Parts: sequence; C-alpha cells; structure tokens
Amino acid sequence: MDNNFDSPVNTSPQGEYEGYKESETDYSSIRGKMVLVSPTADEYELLRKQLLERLESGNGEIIYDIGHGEDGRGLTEDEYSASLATLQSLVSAERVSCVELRRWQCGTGLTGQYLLRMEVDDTDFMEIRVAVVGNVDAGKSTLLGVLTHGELDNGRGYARQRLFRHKHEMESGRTSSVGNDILGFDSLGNVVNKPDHGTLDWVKICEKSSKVITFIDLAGHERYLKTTVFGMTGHAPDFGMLMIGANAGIVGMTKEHLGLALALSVPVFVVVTKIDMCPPNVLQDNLKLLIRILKSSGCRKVPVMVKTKDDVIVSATNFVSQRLCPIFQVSNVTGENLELLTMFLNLLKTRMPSQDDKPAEFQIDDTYSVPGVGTVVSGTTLAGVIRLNDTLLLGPDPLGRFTPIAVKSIHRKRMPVPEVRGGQTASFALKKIKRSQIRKGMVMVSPALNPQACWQFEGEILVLHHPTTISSRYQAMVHCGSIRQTASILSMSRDCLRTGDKALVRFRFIKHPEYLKRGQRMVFREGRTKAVGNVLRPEPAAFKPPPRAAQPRDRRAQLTLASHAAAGPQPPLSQLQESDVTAAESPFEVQADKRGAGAGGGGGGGGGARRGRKRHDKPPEQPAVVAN
Ligand SMILES: Nc1nc2c(ncn2[C@@H]2O[C@H](COP(=O)(O)OP(=O)(O)OP(=O)(O)O)[C@@H](O)[C@H]2O)c(=O)[nH]1
Repeated sequence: MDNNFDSPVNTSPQGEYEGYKESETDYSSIRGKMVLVSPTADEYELLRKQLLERLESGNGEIIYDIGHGEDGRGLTEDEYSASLATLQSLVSAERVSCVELRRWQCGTGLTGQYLLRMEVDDTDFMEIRVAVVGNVDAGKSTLLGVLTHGELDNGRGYARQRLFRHKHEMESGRTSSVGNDILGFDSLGNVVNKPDHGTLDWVKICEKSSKVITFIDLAGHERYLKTTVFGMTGHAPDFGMLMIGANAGIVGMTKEHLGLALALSVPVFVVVTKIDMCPPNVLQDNLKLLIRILKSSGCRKVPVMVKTKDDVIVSATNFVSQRLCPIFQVSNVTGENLELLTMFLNLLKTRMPSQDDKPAEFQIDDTYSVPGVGTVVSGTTLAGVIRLNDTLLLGPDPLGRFTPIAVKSIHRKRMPVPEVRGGQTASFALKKIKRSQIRKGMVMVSPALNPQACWQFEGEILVLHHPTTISSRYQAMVHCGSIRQTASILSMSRDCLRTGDKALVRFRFIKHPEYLKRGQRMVFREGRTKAVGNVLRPEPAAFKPPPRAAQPRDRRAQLTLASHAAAGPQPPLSQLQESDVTAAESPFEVQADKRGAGAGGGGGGGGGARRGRKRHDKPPEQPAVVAN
C-alpha cells in the first residue's frame, strides 16, 4: 500500500488493535500466533472471548486484521482462506456482520482487514456526530444535501435547497441556524437513506441503520459565529468536517473554524469541494497552503491526502489519535471521490464512551413546545442511561435550584425509544413544566450527583486573540458545553492578558448560575476576542466571597484569598502552575506572533475593559443565592 504520509500506520497483530484495553483473560497463548488458521477448541474459545471483549470496548465495532502472524510475513492462500473461515464462524454465532475492507500482499503472503459490526435492534444504532464548518459558500449544505439525499448538485444550489430551515435561508442561500442532517449505514456499511419525493423519513433511516452519522451543519458567515461556536461546544461533536472551496481556498472563517475545533480538541478532517470547477494550479496552490497551515506549530497535524480506499482505511483507523488530518478532494456536481468520503464516514467511531455505570447526565441544547405533547427538551446524554419514567433533577433555575422532573417519553432522531445512553442525543417530553422555565445550558442529572449551581468559577485560559489587553471586569461570552452566557472576569493571575498569554482566571456569570464541571472545555469570546481553556474549579453558589471593599488590592493576593475561602480540595489558584493551561494552540498563533507590533501596550487594556463596561455598565452585585 502506498501511504502518502509518514505517520505510524495501524498494523496491529492478529487479534489485537490500537486502543485495546487490558483484559482479565490471559490471551498470551494466542497473541501474535496464527491461531486463526486452525485453532484448537481452547484457542477457538479464547478467540471468541477476545472478539466479544474487543467489540464491547469498541462500542460494537472493530477492524479485525488477518494475516499478521508471528513474523508478519502474511499468509498463503490456503492459510488465509482457513483464517477467514474461522473468523466467519466466530462472527456468525454472535450476530456480528463481517465485511472485507481490503486484502493485500504483505511480503510473501496475504493480509487483510475486516469491519466487524454488531447487529442491533430496530430501535438502536451507533451515533457519530460530525460538526460541519467552513467559510460561507464552501459547499457545506450542498455536500450534506448530496450525501443524505443521494442526488448530485447542479452547481447552482440545487442540492442545498432541501436542507434550509428558514425562509430567509432559502432566499439568501446562507445557513443561519444549527441544522441536523442524518446519514444511516446498515451493518454492512451500505447507505440506507432513501428519500421519498425529496424528503427523508428519519425514523425509517434509524430503524434500518446500525450507525447513524449526524451532521451538525453550522453557519459559515461571520455574522453567525456565535451559533457556530455553540454548535461546536453545545452539540458535543465527535469530529469536525472542515469544508474548503477548491477555488476560494483558505478564506474568511476557515482558519477561525479550524482554530475552534483545535481549541476544543475535536479531531478534524478536511473536505475540499468544487474540484470540478477549479483550475489545477489554483487547487495545488490552495492545497499547499492548507498543508502548510496544518503542519504549522499552531496545528501540529499530519495531513493525509485521501486518494484511495486504502488511504481511507488507514486514515479512519488512525483518526482518533487527533494528529492525523485526512484531506478529501470532492465534487458535489460530478460526484468525484464522494465514495471515499462516504466510506470514511462509515468507518468513524464515536469518541464518547457510553459510561453506563455512571449517574445520568444530560445537557440541554434546545427546548420546544409540541402541541399535544407539552414541553420537550433536546440535547446530548453525557453519561449513564436514562430510561422512560426516570426522575432526574432539572436545573439550575435562576436561583440555582434543581427540580425533580419525570421523563414522559424519549425520542432519538424522532424515533421513540425506551432508553438513551452516554454519547447519544435525544429529546425528552417532560411532565408538569413550562417551556419558559427551561433554557439552553440547563442539565438533567441523576439525583445521585447532588448537583450544585455556580455563579463563579476558576478557569485556566489561553488568549488566542485580543486586539489589545484584557483586564479584570472584562466581559465576554462563555461557551461551555451547551452553556452560553456572558461572564465577567473577577480576577486573574496576571495584571492583564494579551494575545498568546495563559492565565488562571476567576469568572462570574452575569445573569444566572450554571452547572459546571471541573475539566470541561470552554471558549471565552466577544467579537474578535477569543480565549480557550478548561474549567478548573466551579464554586458552588452557596459560597459568598468576602465583600469587595475587604479584598486586598493586589490581584494575586485576592486570588489566594478567594481560593482559601472556598476551601476546596484543589490548591489555591496562585499556587497552580500556569503551564497547566493545556488549551491546544491554533492557527491563531499566527496572530499571537503579530502581537508585539499591534498590542499597543497597557493603553489598550482600558479598551478591553471599556468594551466590557459598555455592554454592562457595572458588574452585577453578588446575589444571595443558596443552592438546594
Ligand atoms: N461546481 C460546483 N459547485 C458546487 C459544489 N459544491 C457546492 N457548489 C455550489 O456552491 C454554492 C454554495 O454552496 P453551499 O452549499 O450553499 O455553501 P455553504 O458552505 O453551505 O454556505 P453557507 O450555508 O452560507 O455557509 C452553491 O451554488 C452550490 O451549488 C461543487 O462541488 N462543484
């Protein structure tokens, strides 16, 4: 196989694979040996056990290698047929489908790779969420229209018409809201989407699918950046699909979106569209620039041009590593290379483990009032299993309280189901609650978690871009999961922050308390100002800091004081190392380089603070809030 990149290729020995969890069973007697050729009864039983364990830890799907024997020389034709027969016998007893992905000559012998996928009931399917980003007119909606409806575009907006949700989108041809589109694959990897007079029946797709890809179609226009950021944080995508028009190249919001995905640690693959209408030299120049950006110190990616099925398999099997960045070149008009992209999508695996044994957690990203049903919330299950009639705690409300609430019905992709588990999106009909009492960013969690709301939290952030300097009392929008609320900086571990700076910062929400968890990724942005980081320590709302006048002037001292007052198990803010900030660096680093010339020193600090004060004249007072 010709790999056009120099990353470690997943050449797992027979019966092993990347990410394989240590098992309690001892498989040393079969590891690295050619037991598939003619296993004894004991070896067969071990192979069966190992297969089931692997399928379980692979969320119902694995790629199985045949032919990596003791010396990796491959197998003779007869040995290969015997191995394949053993594999088929193993899977046939377990409701697992087996599809050959590829078979190739390795040294003097044969090796092969097979996709094994558990067959599931009508009401169940694996779910992968792909956030679709890229500059306006890159062809995002068109590609989704083509993939999900199976009909090519005419180059004048034919395919995207089916996806627009608002009248103004129809008229302008611009996506403005977060849209969802689905592409279903059966256990053999065939696409099951069959539009009926142009419309797709989601329930039918889900019933026939073993795996459903949900595309979160995000707006490309700068005006809708807030919505795009919300899509990337609130909809918990497994992967990001960055779309680039071949002729336009890396323009407008492309870098911004790439930087966002990197900052949120979402693995990205690139789809270059419109190759049918792009002169070859322009395409080559744009690809060169793309590769340079991906390889730059800000991205540290390994770009892979996907040109063959082998490239697809190698990219898909190594993709979760986050370093690899597969690049597809397609045409929505001629259909060129779309089969490679479809095959890649079929092989993607979820990054979110279901964590069935953990208490249930569900983050709300939208609310509806459905006639005859009542209040409905949609969102993502982050952990645990939520079943019909379960009672969960919904909150926090503006006073930081959580209310017990019963789940009346559950839908996954519009299909009624009895339960939903970690990693899956769902909608719940709720009893005895008005839509107006629920907002995006609220959660529904198991009472076992004893949830606490917080007005304030400590975070570690990296400033990706700010035109001048950020100082205390600066206000910007915090995006964290499905939370989207303006917060004000109370204090920082530095006097002021400029592009490229890392700091420990205490934030305070300005409208209502939120439910936050340590370690959550967050984005802090306003206009062109962007910072990314992690929530370090939520401060439960019951905690009241000392009155403002009593606080020492020195900020570091303030921070230490507050940390001691909170008396949490973590070390005080001032003792933490700033190098703990782990936010991925991004293409914005390019902007960081320019900072010396343009930052304008301390004088700009007032600008940052002024901007904050303009929107909210003075920081709100600490309300007396008691969490229940
Ligand atoms: N020739 C050609 N035209 C394409 C291709 N893909 C998309 N187009 C055209 O490009 C235009 C823009 O496509 P859209 O899908 O609306 O772009 P978008 O990225 O979704 O734009 P926003 O929704 O505004 O973010 C439409 O007229 C499409 O018909 C392609 O592969 N080849």
